[in-house]
Amino acid sequence: MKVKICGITNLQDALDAINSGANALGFVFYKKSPRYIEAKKAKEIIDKLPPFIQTVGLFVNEDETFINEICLESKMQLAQIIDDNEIINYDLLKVKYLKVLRAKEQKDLRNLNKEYYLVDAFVDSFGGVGKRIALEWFEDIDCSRLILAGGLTSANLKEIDGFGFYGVDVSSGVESDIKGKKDRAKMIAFLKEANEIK
Ligand SMILES: O=C(O)c1ccccc1NCC(=O)[C@H](O)[C@H](O)COP(=O)(O)O
Repeated sequence: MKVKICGITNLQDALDAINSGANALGFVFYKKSPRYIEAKKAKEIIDKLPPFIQTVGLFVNEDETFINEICLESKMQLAQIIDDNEIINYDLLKVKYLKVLRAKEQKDLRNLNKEYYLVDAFVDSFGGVGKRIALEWFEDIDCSRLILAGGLTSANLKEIDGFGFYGVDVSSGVESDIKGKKDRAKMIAFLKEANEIK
């Protein structure tokens, strides 16, 4: 199962995440987030990363021009997109993308099609607050193209075993007491659990 650690704000956390076994690193380009990072700083981190790690920029209700500019400037490989108002013309994006479905209730999962999606719990602040989605909602769903997010920790990750999720995304569950600063031991514990899951 693939693991993305979201909310990277500094090089040390990025390297610790990679050394723990993470496949992807998330950078939050949403100014109101405590994990917000400027494109220039994200680029400085990305320039120092080893190969074979995917970099993911998170965008909240931005347009194609903004997403293209920030991804180009920061060298982001994938745009993770919250587009509540459905304003984006995806044909105009110059970067590969992953749509976020913020699920409020089980019926929201009916909107999934054959694309890959990151499915996160609906919260007013858009993400990174540790709110979980009820796992029963996924019982009759093909999860092989879904990346599950929301409230995952090394202590509860076992619960998703058997669902067949493509991957998971975690932010606050591997953070220190300071928002935006990751905890190395929590990342190691999370990846150890993730490696056991099917
Ligand atoms: O992390 C943030 O601060 C954030 C802010 C605004 C929109 C999304 C945000 N995070 C998105 C993510 O992909 C998180 O990893 C996801 O919501 C899971 O977070 P957590 O429940 O803390 O593991």
